[in-house]
Amino acid sequence: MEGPSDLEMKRKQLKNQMSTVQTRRQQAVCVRRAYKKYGSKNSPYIILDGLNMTVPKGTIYGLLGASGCGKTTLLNCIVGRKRLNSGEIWVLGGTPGSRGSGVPGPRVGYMPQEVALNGEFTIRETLKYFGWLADLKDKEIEEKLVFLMDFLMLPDADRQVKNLSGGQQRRVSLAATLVHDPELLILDEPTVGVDPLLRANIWKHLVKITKNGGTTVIITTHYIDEARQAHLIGLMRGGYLLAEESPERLISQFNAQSLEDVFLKLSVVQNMGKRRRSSIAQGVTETITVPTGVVNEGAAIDDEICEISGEFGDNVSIASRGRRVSISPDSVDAVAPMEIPSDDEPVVKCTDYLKIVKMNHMKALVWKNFLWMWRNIPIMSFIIGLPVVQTIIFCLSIGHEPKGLSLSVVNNEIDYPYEKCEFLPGCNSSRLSCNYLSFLQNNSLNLKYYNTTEEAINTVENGQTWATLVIPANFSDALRSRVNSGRAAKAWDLESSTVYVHQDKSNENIGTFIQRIYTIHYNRSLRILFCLVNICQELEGFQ
Ligand SMILES: Nc1ncnc2c1ncn2[C@@H]1O[C@H](COP(=O)(O)OP(=O)(O)OP(=O)(O)O)[C@@H](O)[C@H]1O
Repeated sequence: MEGPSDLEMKRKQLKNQMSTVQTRRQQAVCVRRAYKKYGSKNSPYIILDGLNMTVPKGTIYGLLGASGCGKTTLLNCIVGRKRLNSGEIWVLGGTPGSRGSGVPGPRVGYMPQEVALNGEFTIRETLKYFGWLADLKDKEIEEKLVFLMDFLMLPDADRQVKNLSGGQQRRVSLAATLVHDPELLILDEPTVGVDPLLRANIWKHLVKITKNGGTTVIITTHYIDEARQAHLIGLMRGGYLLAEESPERLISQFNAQSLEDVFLKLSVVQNMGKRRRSSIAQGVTETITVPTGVVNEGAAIDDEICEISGEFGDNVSIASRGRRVSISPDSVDAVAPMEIPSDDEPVVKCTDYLKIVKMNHMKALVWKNFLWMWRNIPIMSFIIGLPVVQTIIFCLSIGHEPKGLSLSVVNNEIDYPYEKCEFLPGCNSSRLSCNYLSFLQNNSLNLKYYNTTEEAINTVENGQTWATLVIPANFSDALRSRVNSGRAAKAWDLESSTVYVHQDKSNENIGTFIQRIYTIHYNRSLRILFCLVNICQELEGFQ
């Protein structure tokens, strides 16, 4: 635990600090006039009601309060997971969620109350994932793993998180928060259900990492006693901080035995409705005088809301609007000059948008998803299989050529219905029209034969068939002659070898499809016939 001199230092710094925009941005966390409500406009449920909070850098800040008083909500606003309805928050000098603030990001480690880890991961994989997100090297992660496993008394690093007890899972969550040594650690009840020895170790570790001022810790706990090890505690009730002080000072100022007594006394006063600082903590606050040169005089006066942070009783109106606040001269040393982040928002260049995807994030996410898939093969098969099955069903049901379209045929080459129109191969086939029609039939067209052209055309007019094909009486002879004669084909041969078509074009798609089919197969028949004629002629010559 930190020595009393360190505590005294921080106490002075807190007590004497005058709040200006500049000083607020110097704090690890600074919340001003925070107002947060849930529910609708008509029935709002107010959680934070003008809350002020100041967490100096390098301190452990214990946030205490009854269950449901809004601690988690406040922490969520600090890490940028939730937004205030009104008020201001500065975290590490910036606004959470703003570009370049690093919040949320690797500058902050947040351990939520609920375990938010991937159950399929082992402890090692969990720390690796969070380490990669924070851009740590594998070697650094492995070293951290060894330390944290030992420090947090975790079981085998290769155990899956889902197979750990609730308490063990919470400790893995804490380890994930600690793995990258963030500047600001926000721990929401990290010691719940933890062995007293380990709890003491955790506090020891927190004290150690805050000692050099590099790390700040905000911790909520239901064990009020353990909060005595914090440098500062904030007692939260009814949307306000009733007090924000070091535990020893609170106890001594209230002449109480424990922090619980202090909390009780403050709660009683709050219930009496005496919220003004003067009436609540008259006996415990001091006269404060502004040190010349500590804060920019002009800035302090211009700053409309000058507040003293870390005081009792009134979250909103500790503010000294319009009046000079004085801080005792001995505080000059306490307010050490700090580097103030620039007021300007960083300029956003086009190339910055390309940096949205960071390689380490990408690596961690790809790996995480791969592991998840590997460990959930049934779910994965379903996720991958479902679109495949959908695609197959889609392709099977949609995208085919229409089938069973009816065509009426008048084939004057045959004596219908006494003669059947069949495919007759061979050189002397006198039924080339039947060969042609058989190609159409094979293409799933439904051919209906009629005796007269009128009859056939009527079926098209009545919507019973999509087209009528009329084949002339001397089709085969004329076609042969046409093929033999080539360009010198006679007009009679051309006319008699032409199939006449009467088509229903009311549906463009079907019309085009049928046209394509009968044209293609006519050409195909011609080509086959051409070959056949040549072969036949050669055969005749051979004989
Ligand atoms: N999303 C939400 N919608 C409505 N009410 C909410 C929501 N989140 C929290 N609350 C309510 O806000 C109040 C404060 O919740 P919060 O979780 O901040 O309390 P807490 O102090 O962290 O409690 P605990 O110590 O039990 O974790 C609770 O009454 C809770 O029911």
